[in-house]
Amino acid sequence: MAAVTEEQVREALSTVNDPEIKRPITDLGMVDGITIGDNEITVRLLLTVSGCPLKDTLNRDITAAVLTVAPDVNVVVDMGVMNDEQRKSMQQMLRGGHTEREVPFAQVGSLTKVFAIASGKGGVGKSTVTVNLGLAMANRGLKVGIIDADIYGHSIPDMLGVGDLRPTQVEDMIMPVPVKGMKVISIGMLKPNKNQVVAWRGPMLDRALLQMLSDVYWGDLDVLLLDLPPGTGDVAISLGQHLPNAEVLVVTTPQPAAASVAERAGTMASMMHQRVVGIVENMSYFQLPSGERMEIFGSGGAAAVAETLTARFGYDVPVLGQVPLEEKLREGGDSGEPIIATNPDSEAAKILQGIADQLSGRSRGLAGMQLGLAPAGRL
Ligand SMILES: Nc1ncnc2c1ncn2[C@@H]1O[C@H](COP(=O)(O)OP(=O)(O)OP(=O)(O)O)[C@@H](O)[C@H]1O
Repeated sequence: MAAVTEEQVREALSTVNDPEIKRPITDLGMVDGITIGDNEITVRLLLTVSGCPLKDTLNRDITAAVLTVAPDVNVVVDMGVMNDEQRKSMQQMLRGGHTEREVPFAQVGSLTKVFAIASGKGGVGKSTVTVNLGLAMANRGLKVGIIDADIYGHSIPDMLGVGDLRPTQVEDMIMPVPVKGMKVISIGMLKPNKNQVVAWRGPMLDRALLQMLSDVYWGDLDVLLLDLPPGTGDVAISLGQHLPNAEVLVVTTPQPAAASVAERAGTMASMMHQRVVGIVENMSYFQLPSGERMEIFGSGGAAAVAETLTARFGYDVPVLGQVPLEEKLREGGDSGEPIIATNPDSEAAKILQGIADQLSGRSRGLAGMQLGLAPAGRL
């Protein structure tokens, strides 16, 4: 017999994380048995799904872990697949013991800051701002999740270079796609085929949003960013119902016409009892080689929205930054490599980084937010 106990091997295996769920395989109930022979240790491993694409990683990590406590043995990893019951109990464990689906970010005591990125009209750069803010926060060491809830233009996966990836599903729990240190799920990944055109009305959209909030295993997140569809439609209403504690970031261009519809997106958030955390002005100017700034879309849009919303809500709604038009920002979106990663010293990247710092550095304010209190006697 190898001079090692089963407890020691189990202890060593507790250092191996499932590559997708990022929790120890011992906690997940994946280690079904350990057999210690003369020169051989066999670990029976239950995969969450058959054909698990990360079998090789698990095999390698388990072998390495066992060799730390029994350096001279032959390690055999015998792989099976969880049955329905085992998968259900793992799912329940991941949901923190809850059998019912619930939105973890809406629970009292949730430490995740939720920011919904909204705009009045399309094409103003909402998704570009979302991926770059996410990456800027992840680079600062925060655990970031992104939900692409933009039903009409779910461009987040392409902007991060994972447009063709599909999430793994365990029972009815979905594993978000890991990318550049973040976790991402897109409404496009929930459709049978990402190019399929869907004509979803309110209830379908609500179900899709709820699925991304509660059926996706997010683990502990510091920040969750939601890229909303433009306008004040069904998704914004659903979000307000499921996540009244979300804070809303409004993206606009400097154009007066864009600014007046952006104002409506902000007002909508407030009607849903969400706080508007600030305004990002995108495509603010184009810097000529001479240093002169060309204001292609005019000027003053974000300042006007900020002033109106501040007066309307009675708390400060600041302009958090003005992002210039930059070719590299657009190229980054097209190539799946955001500018924060490729050109961190560019003006646009620095401003986006500054906005990310303002958002991640602040503690949650209560003004404008629903506190979940009901008058006595009406509970
Ligand atoms: N500051 C900028 N400089 C240059 N190009 C930009 C800038 N901001 C966004 N873009 C480009 O403009 C286009 C629209 O941006 P994006 O898709 O982020 O907008 P959106 O508001 O999310 O649009 P949608 O309405 O589809 O959700 C993209 O091609 C993007 O790369």
